[in-house]
Amino acid sequence: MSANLSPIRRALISVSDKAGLIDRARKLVDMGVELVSTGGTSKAIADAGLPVKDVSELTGFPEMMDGRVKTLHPVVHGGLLYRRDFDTHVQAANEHNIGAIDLLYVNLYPFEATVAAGKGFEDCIENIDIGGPAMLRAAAKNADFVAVCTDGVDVDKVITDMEANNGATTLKTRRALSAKTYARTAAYDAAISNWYVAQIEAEALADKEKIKAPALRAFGGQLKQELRYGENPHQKAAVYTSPDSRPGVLSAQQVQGKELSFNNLNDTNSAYELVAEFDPADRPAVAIIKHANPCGVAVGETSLEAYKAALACDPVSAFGGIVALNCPLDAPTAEAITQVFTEVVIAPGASEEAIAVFSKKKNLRLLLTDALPDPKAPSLDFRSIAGGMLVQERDTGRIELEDLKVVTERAPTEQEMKDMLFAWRVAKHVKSNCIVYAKDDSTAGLGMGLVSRVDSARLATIKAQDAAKAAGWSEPRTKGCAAASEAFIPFADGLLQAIEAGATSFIQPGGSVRDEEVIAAANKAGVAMVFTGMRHFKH
Ligand SMILES: NC(=O)c1ncn([C@@H]2O[C@H](COP(=O)(O)O)[C@@H](O)[C@H]2O)c1NC=O
Repeated sequence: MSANLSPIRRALISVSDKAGLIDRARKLVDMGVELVSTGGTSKAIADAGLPVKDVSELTGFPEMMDGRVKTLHPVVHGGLLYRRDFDTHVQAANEHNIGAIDLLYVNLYPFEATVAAGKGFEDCIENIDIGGPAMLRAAAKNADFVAVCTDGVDVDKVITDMEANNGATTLKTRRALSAKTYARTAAYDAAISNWYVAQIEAEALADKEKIKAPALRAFGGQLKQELRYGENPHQKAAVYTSPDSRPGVLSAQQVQGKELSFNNLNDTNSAYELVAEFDPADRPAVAIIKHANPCGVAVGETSLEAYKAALACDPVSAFGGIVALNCPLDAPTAEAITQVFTEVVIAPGASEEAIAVFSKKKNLRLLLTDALPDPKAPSLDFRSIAGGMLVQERDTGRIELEDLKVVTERAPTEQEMKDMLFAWRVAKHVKSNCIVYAKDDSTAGLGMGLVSRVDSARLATIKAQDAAKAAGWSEPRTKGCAAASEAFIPFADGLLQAIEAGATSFIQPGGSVRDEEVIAAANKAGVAMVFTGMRHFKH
């Protein structure tokens, strides 16, 4: 037998999630492996009629303190950690009656799922596994001799290896399993640490104390899928899920269509976050996204009406876009979407008829979720920069009608107020600098991602003119529209451009040193302006 092969004679199995346990345990027993297990696992294996030794027989201690202490014993950790090729280690093992454990299979207490289920503090604490990670880390350190498994897929790999190697595993397999194990325990601890930070921050907030950034931040993720490539074909990429239970593109069920690409995932995420700003209990909303920016957003009496209005804003850019709905997809909307080349559609559900309509377009990806993401739910936003990572709270800021402060001589009409708030909701999701023109529950022109705000206003104007031409309208929909700027306008020029396009109301955060100048320009043109007092930069 090669030096790289290590036979498996004894396995310790301790699993919270017992799915698939018995089949795997049986295969190991059939290959002559002796099983040792903790309470619940041992009972499940014994109940299936398989031979198993309880770990307390090894340790000489019962499981105690509500399971907080089961496997934390030198006979377990020694069995996992001793080097079989060091005389002193072998001697110590013999002296203290420590038998080798060659295979460890542990899946941990479901801490992440407990948090996701919204359980209370004590429940979450009790679901922090101590003995499991301790054993996993010990076994992973001794990869020269021990195979370590954190899930059933790992056990299957080990069994395949054993079948090919006369009951032994290869060093290559064991090292790969060790690398995976340390990522698992790191991700587990990251989830615990981040949950703890969130608890502390909530308490600080309640006590009106300053929230301090934690001195150390841990991040963990579970590979969901290797992607064909990244933003460009020469970039390798993969997508990982994090314990954050926010519904969206990663929790969605893909009903049909090709594999999602890196850009699809990113753009679909943007689309769904945007459309979720609109309460489905109010009316259906549809957003069409290209390159993570909207090219049309609308609310309608039906989702078909909303889709048509969103499409009318920029039908050229909608080609190859992502469509997001805040309500289940119905057949008439599905029919309309199939008339335009669309990459992805995401919605909180779909009717059978709508699914049947899409089935004729095999490449169109349809993603369905159980719920919309909550725009107000707190979570974190990460961005990598050279040498580190920027971490911020997700932008949960939300302005309601009563938050708006009228700063001009003319107060907005009720319709202008509605249009401004609609434009503001969209502007939050448009790359800065942005200007959004909106009228009658739909965008009329969008200017995004430009280095000058006045240029964004110009672009939005041109887009509105192009849309009018494409639709054969006598004038662009910017006549009498509301304009939104996601950050304050530093000079009157951006406002004047919007007024030239036909805007009669303007919404912006305010707070520029030249606010007075800008307000005076609005007054001169008879434009109504409101301040939100909140900015939505998106870089
Ligand atoms: N305390 C310990 O010594 C300990 N040793 C193993 N566990 C965990 O106990 C669970 C299995 O328990 P049971 O076999 O009783 O269903 C596994 O998720 C394992 O990771 C422990 N539990 C918590 O730390």
